[in-house]
Amino acid sequence: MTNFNFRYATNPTDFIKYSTDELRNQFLISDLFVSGEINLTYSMYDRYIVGGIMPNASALALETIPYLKSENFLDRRELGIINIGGKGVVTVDGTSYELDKKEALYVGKGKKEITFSNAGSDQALFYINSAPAHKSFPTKKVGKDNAEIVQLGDEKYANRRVLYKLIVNSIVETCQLQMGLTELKEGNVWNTMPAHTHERRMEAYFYFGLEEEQTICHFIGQPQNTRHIFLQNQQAVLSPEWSIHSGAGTSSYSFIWGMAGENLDYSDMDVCPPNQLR
Ligand SMILES: O=C[C@H](O)[C@@H](O)CC(=O)C(=O)O
Ligand SMILES: [Zn+2]
Repeated sequence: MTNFNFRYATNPTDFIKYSTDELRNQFLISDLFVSGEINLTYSMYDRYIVGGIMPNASALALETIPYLKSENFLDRRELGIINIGGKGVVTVDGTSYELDKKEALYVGKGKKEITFSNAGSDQALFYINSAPAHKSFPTKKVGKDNAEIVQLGDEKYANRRVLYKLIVNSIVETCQLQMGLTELKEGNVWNTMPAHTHERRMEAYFYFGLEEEQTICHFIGQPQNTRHIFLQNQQAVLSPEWSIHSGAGTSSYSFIWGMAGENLDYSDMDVCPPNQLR
């Protein structure tokens, strides 16, 4: 079963008037993983799609949705997949790719049949992002051995973390999609601090690996006018082009970042000094 919902984009002037519920309705994506379901959110931020795929005993096929007005999901799009569960298999027009936990697969425009299934006794959980594409690039798996690893942060600022660049242009050719995974070291809680914006690209964060009964406080808004959204484990949040995206957890956690827009330059960020945030 494929479920889909839609989010309009908003602007910074209206944004600051939102109530807690309005903020959550606009930006929070919950219930991504439901057994036997594909859950997709189509947003007007660069037409980015965020989704969760949780196969049961039978494989799940990624079908087109009405917002695309296309015969197949990838007729005019590209797709990034990261498995955060047990071993899984993604089949792309008859070719199978096994994905272990935290491994990624890029699928280019024009592929027709994409199916998702479990490959072992542990439940596979496929987190996906998709953006419009004008060109077809080869399908490519990015595992732990070909990820680009960056050590970030400092224990004394409670932000020591390891960033795995997976679907980035030094590793995979894409039209506009970029994805990766960041793991907080135990006892460290702050991600993406100093925070940044990049008006060239929107971004989506998906938090997972949070301890039970703990929470993430995610910060959103222009650097001098921020709001927060509390997230639970395995929830995602949309970040407009003009917004920071940073969070603090009540335990350590991991998250997947994904973005699309004007360029493929990961380092194109406008950093906000912590003491200037408001
Ligand atoms: O634009 C890049 C993204 O916000 C993330 O890659 C940042 C991140 O994972 C981190 O600092 O921990
Ligand atoms: Zn960013």
